[in-house]
Amino acid sequence: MTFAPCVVGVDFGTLSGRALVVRVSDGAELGVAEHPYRHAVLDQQLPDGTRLPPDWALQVPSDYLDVLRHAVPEALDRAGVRPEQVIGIGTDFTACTVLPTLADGTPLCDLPEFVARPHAYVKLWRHHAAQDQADRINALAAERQEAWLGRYGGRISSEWEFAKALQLLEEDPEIYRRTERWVEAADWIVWQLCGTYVRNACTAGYKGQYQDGAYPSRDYLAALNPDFAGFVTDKLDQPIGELGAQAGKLTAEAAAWTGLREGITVCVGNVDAHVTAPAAAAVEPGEMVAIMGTSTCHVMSSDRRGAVSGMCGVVDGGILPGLWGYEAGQSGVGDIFAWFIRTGLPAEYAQRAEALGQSPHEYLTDLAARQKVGEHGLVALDWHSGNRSVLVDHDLSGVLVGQTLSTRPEDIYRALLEATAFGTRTIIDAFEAASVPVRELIIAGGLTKNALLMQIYADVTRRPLGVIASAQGPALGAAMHAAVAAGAYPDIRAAAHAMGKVHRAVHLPDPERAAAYDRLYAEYQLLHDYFGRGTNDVMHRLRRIRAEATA
Ligand SMILES: Nc1ncnc2c1ncn2[C@@H]1O[C@H](COP(=O)(O)OP(=O)(O)O)[C@@H](O)[C@H]1O
Ligand SMILES: O=C(CO)[C@H](O)[C@H](O)COP(=O)(O)O
Repeated sequence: MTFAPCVVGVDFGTLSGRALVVRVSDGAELGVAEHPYRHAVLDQQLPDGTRLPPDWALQVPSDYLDVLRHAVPEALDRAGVRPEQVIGIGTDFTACTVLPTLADGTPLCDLPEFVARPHAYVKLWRHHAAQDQADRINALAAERQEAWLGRYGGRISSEWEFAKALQLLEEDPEIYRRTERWVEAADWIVWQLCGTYVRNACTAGYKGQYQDGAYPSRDYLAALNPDFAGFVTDKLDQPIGELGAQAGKLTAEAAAWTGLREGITVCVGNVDAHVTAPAAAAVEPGEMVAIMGTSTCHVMSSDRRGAVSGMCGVVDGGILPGLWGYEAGQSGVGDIFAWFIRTGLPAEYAQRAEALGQSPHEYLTDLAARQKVGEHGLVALDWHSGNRSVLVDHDLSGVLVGQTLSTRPEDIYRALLEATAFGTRTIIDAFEAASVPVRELIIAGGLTKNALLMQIYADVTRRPLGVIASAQGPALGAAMHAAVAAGAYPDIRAAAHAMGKVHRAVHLPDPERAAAYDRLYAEYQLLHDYFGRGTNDVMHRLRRIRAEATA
């Protein structure tokens, strides 16, 4: 039992939300609770059975409110913390996860007439069906030499706000017309908590092309599609809230959901990856944090503004005030390992894992750990969920080269682990090539528990890996921002010094293995450019063939 002031951080992930109660003075994590989303990810059909095309990924906004109703009170209970001790609540969300609402924040999918309309739902970050729109956004921006394009590594992703909104306009104009606000879920949840719609500076910058106080111009939008000209003014623009600022006070309704006191500070929304940097005490230039879970986000602050090819974006103060905040990422990492287990694990392996009391991941990891580098004779491309950085193309797909009749499941599993490490090395190389130095690599997220994977990343990147000393990095980061918003710390750096947690240099590279990986990485790079840079466009052609076959 503690009587010290506390804050609550709520992390809205891909499949569940996690609430964490944190002591303000030292970041001690007192209680945590998780609540899975009832509808998880809608990628096959809507709740009423309406079928979805390939590459769609939707969510149901009421699932987020259930997290507030269940996980927050449960975490408080587990922490043994009384509501009077809690001075603020902060949230972080996946992004770009975005929904169409009425002017009062009502999601369009909650209107009875739209329950069977896919475009009325939340488009999850990994909704990858707007690649055509992203391609046109990029081509037109390049042709017109739009200044903002360089801040996004030369290409914006189909995952971002404008691509998803243009897809909505072009595929369901009626829903587009009824959309009064196009809202990041990160801001929608804050709106539900405090009754005020404040657009957070992080998603506006990284996912909404908001740079130097402006969005892409009306002129440019009209050239994309005349009906899109008013998108920013009519549906998107909203006062921007700085990270770690107060968005408002907890309403009576939200107090009843959460068990917290009405009137406490509600922090401006933020993104799961970005809040994790201060949670891992990474507040100095060049400290890159890779948040490895379903996907990986690489976030880093720097005093230099560079043109990093294929990055997701660079935003002034996008992570920490006073520094350029960079984001890059891999859209599929844990998701790829999960896909292999779902589709490629023989029954006898599943039985042996169960008999040993291991998860299939743990079992395959143990088998894979017995191999020497290169022993499986395989190299893979990690594009099963497309490529976010550095190619920014979600129509790319996975590849595995070198299979024989002797190839075993653990060989493929290891090759997939390695492929994701090569993807991260490609990203680090792009930063260094743009003279934005990466001084240190710190890993956070659910995949830190896989020691083989961590060692592969240390060997492949030839860097000592630090590891965040919290199993709840994003929720801790959200709680820290709440502490700042509630006035407990002057800024997020001060909060990071007191509440952030990291173990430095936990996994060290082994020179012999690193040299062996250099040879495999060279093969990865060849395949990467061959399939990803236009030498062989087979992946795009296959998508077209699939689209025709399923039309
Ligand atoms: N031991 C493991 N080794 C590798 N991947 C794992 C392991 N356990 C779970 N995963 C993968 O980790 C991902 C979940 O990561 P997590 O950080 O918990 O979630 P999220 O990214 O949604 O916050 C899933 O894609 C799952 O397949
Ligand atoms: O792009 C993002 C942040 O900018 C997404 O939020 C992220 O990729 C999804 O995160 P997770 O893998 O933890 O569910």
